[in-house]
Amino acid sequence: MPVDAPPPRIRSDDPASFAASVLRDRHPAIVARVLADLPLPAAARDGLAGLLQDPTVTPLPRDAHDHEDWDRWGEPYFGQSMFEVPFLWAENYFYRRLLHATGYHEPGPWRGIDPFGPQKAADLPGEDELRAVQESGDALLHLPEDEQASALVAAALWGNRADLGFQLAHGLAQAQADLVADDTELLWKRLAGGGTVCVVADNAGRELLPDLVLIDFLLRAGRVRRVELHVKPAPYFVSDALTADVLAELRRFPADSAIGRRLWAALRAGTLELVTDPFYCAPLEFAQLPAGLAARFGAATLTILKGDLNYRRLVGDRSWAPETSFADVTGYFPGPVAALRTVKSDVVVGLAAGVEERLPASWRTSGAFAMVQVRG
Ligand SMILES: O=P(O)(O)OC[C@H]1O[C@](O)(CO)[C@@H](O)[C@@H]1O
Repeated sequence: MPVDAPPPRIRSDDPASFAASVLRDRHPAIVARVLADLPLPAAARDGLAGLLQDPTVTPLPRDAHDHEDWDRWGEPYFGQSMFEVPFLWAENYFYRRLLHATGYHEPGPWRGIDPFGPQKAADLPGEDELRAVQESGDALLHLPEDEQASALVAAALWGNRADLGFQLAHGLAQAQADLVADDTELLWKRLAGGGTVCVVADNAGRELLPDLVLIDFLLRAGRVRRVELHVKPAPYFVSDALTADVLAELRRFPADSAIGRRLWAALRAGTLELVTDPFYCAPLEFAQLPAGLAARFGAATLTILKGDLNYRRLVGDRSWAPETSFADVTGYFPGPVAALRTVKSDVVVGLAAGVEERLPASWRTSGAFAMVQVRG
């Protein structure tokens, strides 16, 4: 059933809201970290300071390569405070301004330097972790199918909280207990049949590792023929994965690691393809997909969207009643879609009646709960 009267978009104008806390507290901390991590020149430091001093939404400077796009996207919001415009839009705008301040897109010595690079480098898995993952990946092949499914999905879901050793003991049981919506079985059924699966990545580092393990497993076990791994075209929301981050992670695998070698070979062979698109750093939702991405998702057996941000962009960053049907709000998506999301913001759909009442007050933003939702 189509959702014809969606609730309002979330804004940050209530000082007590999570959205306001992100703009007010988290953004200055992000800027401070960038300033501490990189010896940026004075003009860049001033640009970053200006971004925090004045929350007014203004057009991008005329030398920004994409200022015409932002003129269009920002037209309804110019002159307003970032706290008054939709939260998701304001966050996108913040990251775009931050990249302009550090000169990421502009010609010059700082072009292409990831302002979050030092943070991402610190989160790359170590050799011991990668060896453990290699062993667990091999062991997985010999487990019953339902255990393979729950271990791989739980690891991909929980990222660095997951037990990457895939030990099906305490870690996994806890991970399952904290799932507030669980379509793992349906997800696993869809991850078969030999077609193409699109994985829209979220964070690099320890969260990307289980995504790579899942991809390797699906290809190795012959459950799918091809995987597209969609990454961001530019640094975004601090930890989001770029092509460079995927390569850095693959290079981390020890030379004798079979997983690392298989993934490298799959990239060469095209059974694993890296995909990116400007859409991924635009202040838009998946309902506004460009034709190229819509065609890819339409042709895929399944698209898996990882993380909270992709979830917000999938269902719409709105104050939905939590029991609103996931299938209804994602009905526009061009093909079967799954969301694997640790809940880190206020947006929720697809909850069974009565579930929310049993959860702690802060459950939507504590990062302690997760959802696996599928529209097949
Ligand atoms: O890395 P994830 O799971 O996409 O989470 C990003 C989340 O972090 C925030 O930017 C701020 O906490 C949220 O607004 C956003 O949804």
